[in-house]
Amino acid sequence: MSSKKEINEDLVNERRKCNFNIQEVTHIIDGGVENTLQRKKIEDVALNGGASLDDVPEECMNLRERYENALRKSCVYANILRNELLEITGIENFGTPVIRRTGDAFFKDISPFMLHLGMFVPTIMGQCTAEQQGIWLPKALDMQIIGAYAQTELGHGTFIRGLETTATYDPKTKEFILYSPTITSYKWWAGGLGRTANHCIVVAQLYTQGKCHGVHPFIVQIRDLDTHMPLPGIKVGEIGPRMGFNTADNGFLGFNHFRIPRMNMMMKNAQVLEDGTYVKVARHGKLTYGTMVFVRVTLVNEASFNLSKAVTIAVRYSAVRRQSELRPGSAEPQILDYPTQQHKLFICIATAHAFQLTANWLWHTFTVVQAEMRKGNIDTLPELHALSSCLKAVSTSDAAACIEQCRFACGGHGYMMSSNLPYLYSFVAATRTYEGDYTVLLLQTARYLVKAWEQAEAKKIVTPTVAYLNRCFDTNEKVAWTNSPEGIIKSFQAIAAGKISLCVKNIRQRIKTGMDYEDAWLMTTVQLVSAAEAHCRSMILDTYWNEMQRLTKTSSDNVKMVLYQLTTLYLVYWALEKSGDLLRYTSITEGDIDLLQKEYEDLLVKIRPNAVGLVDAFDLRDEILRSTLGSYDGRVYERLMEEVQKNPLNKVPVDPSFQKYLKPFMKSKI
Ligand SMILES: CCCCCCCCCCCCCCCCCCCCCCCC(=O)SCCNC(=O)CCNC(=O)[C@H](O)C(C)(C)COP(=O)(O)OP(=O)(O)OC[C@H]1O[C@@H](n2cnc3c(N)ncnc32)[C@H](O)[C@@H]1OP(=O)(O)O
Ligand SMILES: Cc1cc2nc3c(=O)[nH]c(=O)nc-3n(C[C@H](O)[C@H](O)[C@H](O)COP(=O)(O)OP(=O)(O)OC[C@H]3O[C@@H](n4cnc5c(N)ncnc54)[C@H](O)[C@@H]3O)c2cc1C
Repeated sequence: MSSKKEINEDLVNERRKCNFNIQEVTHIIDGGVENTLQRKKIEDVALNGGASLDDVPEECMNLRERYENALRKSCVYANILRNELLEITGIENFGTPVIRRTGDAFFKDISPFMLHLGMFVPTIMGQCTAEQQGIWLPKALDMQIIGAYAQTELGHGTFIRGLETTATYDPKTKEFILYSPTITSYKWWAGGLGRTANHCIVVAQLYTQGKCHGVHPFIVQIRDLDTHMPLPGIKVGEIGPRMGFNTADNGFLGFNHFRIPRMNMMMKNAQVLEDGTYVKVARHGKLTYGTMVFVRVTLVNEASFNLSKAVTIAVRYSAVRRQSELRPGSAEPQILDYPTQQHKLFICIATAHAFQLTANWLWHTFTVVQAEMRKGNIDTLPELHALSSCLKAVSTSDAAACIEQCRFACGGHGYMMSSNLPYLYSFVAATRTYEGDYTVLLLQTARYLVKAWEQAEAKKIVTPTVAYLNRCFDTNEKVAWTNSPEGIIKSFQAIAAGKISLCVKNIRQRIKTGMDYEDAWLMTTVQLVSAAEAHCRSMILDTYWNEMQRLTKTSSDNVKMVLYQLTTLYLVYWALEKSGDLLRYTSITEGDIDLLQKEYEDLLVKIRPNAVGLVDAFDLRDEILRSTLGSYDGRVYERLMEEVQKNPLNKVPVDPSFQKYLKPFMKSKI
C-alpha cells in the first residue's frame, strides 16, 4: 500500500508507458489552448474560492438535511458565480458548460438552483420582449428572484398540447387568471420548485375573448419574497424521493384562480393586447418550445462530460485493481489487462470524444440558426429540431449505458455511492427521459426524415444533414462495402436511407390496405424509431471522424496516432454492433465481419498502453470527480477506508437500536 502522499505505483507505471502528449489531447477536447486556459482559470476561481466539500457524505444525510446542505452550498457557489465567474466569462456566456461543470465540485447530486440557471434564465432570454427582459433578467441573473420551469403536469409531460392548466385573460383587470382544473393539471416535476423557487415559468393554455390559443409561457411569482410563504391561491410542495435528483427540489404546483398581470405573459412570440386581442408575432408556431431546443443541445455536452467522468474513474480503478491469475502461481494482473475489460472501457473513452465533438458542432449549428432567426429566417429551424431531438436521445441513452458499463467494470466497489458512479448513472439516466423522452424525440426526427425522403424522391433539394438520401435514392441497391472509416460512414448512411425507405414503403402499403395516415404511421413507429436512430448514428460517426481529422491536422504524430486508433475503434465497434443491418443494406460478407472483429481486438491491444493517459487528458480535477475509485493518485483502498470513518453509523461501537430491538428480539424466543 502506498503512503498518503504517494501516487499508486501502477498508475505511475501507466503514466510512464503513455506515448503521447496528454496536454495536446486536452487542448483538442477543450477546443483549443485558449479554452483550456480559460477553463483552468474558471476552475481555480470556483474551487479555490471555497469548494464546500461535505464532512458527512450527502448520501448519509436524511432528506431534510440533504436539502438544507444543498441549499447552503448553492448559496456559497452562487456567490462565487455572480461575484467572480461571470466577470471572467461575460454575462452573455453565463451558461457555458465550463461554469456548469465547476458546480459538480459542490454537489454530488443536484443543486436546487440548477433549473433557475439552466431553464428559468434562458427562457426569460428567449421568450420575453426586450422590455420584459429589462424587468426580470437583471433580478434573475443576480438571483434576487429564483425561478423554476413548470411545464410538465401530473397527467401530461410529453404531450405539451394536452396540458390542462389554464391562463384566462380578464380585460377588466388586465390580468390572467391561472387555474388548475383537475388533479392531473397540477404541475409536477419542476426542479427547484418544491422548496426553493419564489418564481416560476408556467406553461398554460391561453384563453382570451372566449377562445383557446394553445400553450404559452407565463412568469409567475409563487412565494412571498420576504417570508417565502406560498401566495394565496398557490399550492406548492415537493414530489418526494426519486431515483436521483434528490437535492434538486422537484416540486408540484396548483393554482386556484390565481391572478397575474398581463405583462407576465412572455410576449416575444405572441401577445395579448389590453383589450384581449391575441396577436401572433412569431413566424413559426413552435418557437415557444425554444428553451427545450436549447436544453436538448446542451444535453449532448452533458452526456459527454458525465461519461468522461465515469470512464476516468473506471480506467484508473482498473489500473489499480488486481484480480485473479492468468497462470497458476503468477502475480495477479491489473484488471485493465483483460481484453474484456478493455472492451467495456475503451469504447466509453471514444464515445465521450465522439459526443464532445458532436456537441461542439451542434452548438455551432444552434448559434447559426439563432442568428438566422434573429434576421427573420426560420427555414433552418425544422432541421435543428430534428438534429437536436435525435442527438439528445441517442447521446443521453448511450451515455447512460456506458456509465452503467463503467460501474460493471468496477465490480462491487462501483456500487458504492462514494465511487460516484451511481450518482452519475442516475443523473444521466434521467436525461434520457426529461426534456423529451428518447422514443418521442426519435419520432420527431423520423417525421423530418420521412419528409426528406419524399423530397429526395421528388428530386427536390434536401437539407445538408440528409443530403446522403439523394445519393442513396439514386443508387437504390446495396452499397458496396469497403472497410475504411469513409466506407463505414457511407454504409451507415445506406442503412439509414434503407430504413427510411422501408418505413415510407410500409406506411404507403398500410394506407393502400385502407388505414388512414395516422394509423399507418402508428403501426410503423417501431421501424421509424430505428430509422431515426440509424440516421443519428451515421451523423455522429461522420462528425466524429471528420472533426477529429480536422482538429489533429497540426498535432504531433503520436497524438494523431492514438486519436486515430480511438476514432477507428468507435467506427469498427458500431459496424460490429450493427452487423445485421450491414448484411442487409451493404455487400459486406461474413468474412468481412471476421476481419472487422480482428481489427477491433487489435485496436484494444494498441490503445491499452495509452488508456490512463487518455483519461488523464480529460483533465478532471479530483474535486469534480468526487470518487473514491477515480482520483488522480489512485489511493483507492485508503479512500474507501477514509470514507467509512465519515459514516455516522460508525460513530459509536454499538448502535442504540441494539438495546431497543435486537437484544429483546434475540431473547424473546427462549
Ligand atoms: C448554483 C449551482 C448551480 C450549478 C450549476 C451552475 C451552472 C450555470 C449554468 C447552467 C446552464 C447549463 C445547464 C445545462 C444542463 C441543463 C440541465 C437542465 C435540467 C433540465 C431538467 C428537465 C427539464 C424538463 O424536462 S422541462 C419539460 C420538457 N418537456 C418536454 O421536452 C416535452 C416533450 N414534448 C415536446 O417537445 C412536444 O410535445 C412534441 C415535440 C413531442 C410534440 O409537440 P406538438 O404536439 O406540439 O407537435 P407535433 O404535432 O408533434 O409537431 C408539429 C410540428 O412542430 C414541429 N416541432 C415540434 N417541436 C418543435 C420544436 N421544439 N422546434 C421546432 N419545431 C418543432 C414538429 O417537427 C412538427 O413539424 P411538421 O413540419 O409538422 O412535421
Ligand atoms: C429528473 C427529472 C427532472 C424533471 N424536471 C422537469 C422540470 O424542471 N420541469 C418540467 O416541466 N418537467 C420536468 N421533468 C418532466 C419531464 O420533462 C417529463 O417526465 C418528460 O418530458 C417525459 O414525459 P412523461 O413523464 O409525461 O412521460 P410519458 O409521456 O408519460 O412517457 C411514458 C412512456 O410513454 C411513451 N410515449 C409517450 N408518448 C408517446 C408517443 N407519442 N409515441 C410513442 N411513445 C410515447 C414514452 O416513450 C415513455 O416510454 C423532469 C423529469 C425528470 C425525470
